[in-house]
Amino acid sequence: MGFRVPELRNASVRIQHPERAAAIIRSLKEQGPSKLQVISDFDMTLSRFWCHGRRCPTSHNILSDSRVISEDGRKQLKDLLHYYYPIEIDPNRTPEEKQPLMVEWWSRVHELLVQQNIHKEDIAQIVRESGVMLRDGFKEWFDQLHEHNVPLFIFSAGVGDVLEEIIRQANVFHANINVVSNYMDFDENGVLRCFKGPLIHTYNKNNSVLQGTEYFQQLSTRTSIILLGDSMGDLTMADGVPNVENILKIGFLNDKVEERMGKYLDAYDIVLERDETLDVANGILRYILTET
Ligand SMILES: Nc1ccn([C@@H]2O[C@H](COP(=O)(O)O)[C@@H](O)[C@H]2O)c(=O)n1
Repeated sequence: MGFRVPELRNASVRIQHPERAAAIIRSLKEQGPSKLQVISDFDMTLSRFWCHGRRCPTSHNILSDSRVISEDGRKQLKDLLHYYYPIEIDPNRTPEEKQPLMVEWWSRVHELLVQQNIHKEDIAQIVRESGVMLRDGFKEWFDQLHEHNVPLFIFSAGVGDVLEEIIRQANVFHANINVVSNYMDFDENGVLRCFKGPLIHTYNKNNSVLQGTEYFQQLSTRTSIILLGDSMGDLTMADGVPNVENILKIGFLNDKVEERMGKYLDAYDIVLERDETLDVANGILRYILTET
């Protein structure tokens, strides 16, 4: 497969069952773009993990590190991050054990954010000042999908208003994109008053939070899937898709690489180790979408 998708020979690529991965990619090509849909996580998957020599902010961190948050608020939000993030990525705890703790983390953060007098009209400037970056190759990724009418579903436990703004500022918020995420609810003065439900956290990214959207039902003829994620929780993002025939799971392993590699290799068809680019995903997509 390396000669058809040269990016699969990149140093970051780890594959436990190369023949299986190659067979899935071949089937995706055979089925063609009209059968394809892409389901992707956002933070640390479409956005970078490292930028400018430091951790890239998640959509939550963009808000919590911003100038609109009080010093005390920033400290409390940072304390919560330092307490809960190691739990989120702990390879020795099951998703079931983590679930209530993730609900606790997200709920406490959202409560704190609501106390901070955040204005809707400030979001664009907050994003501009944040230093957030999409992964290298993002433009080709978003543009290829758009040009070939392949639907891109962004399923994020981050903050929808913030991630939409990031994509908008990068000029790639095309019409083929649908986002499900945690959205802010603003009062008549444009001040954040709560988050709209249902709450989405790392370990409930599945059909349970998509009730009523009918998104996957409308795309029921699109039985080929490329799934992009960076956590074990992202693996369930396609659970609501009916009639899946081929699914290629690509996982970005950004942090605690040695401890987590085994589990990622078992779960993802392709694991990208500390890779800040979308080069491999672009290479696979180019191969699937070109007529040869
Ligand atoms: N208060 C929080 C809560 C979560 N995060 C991180 O956000 C990411 C979740 O969003 P996805 O787009 O990846 O679904 C995840 O990486 C959490 O670590 C945060 O930074 N602050």
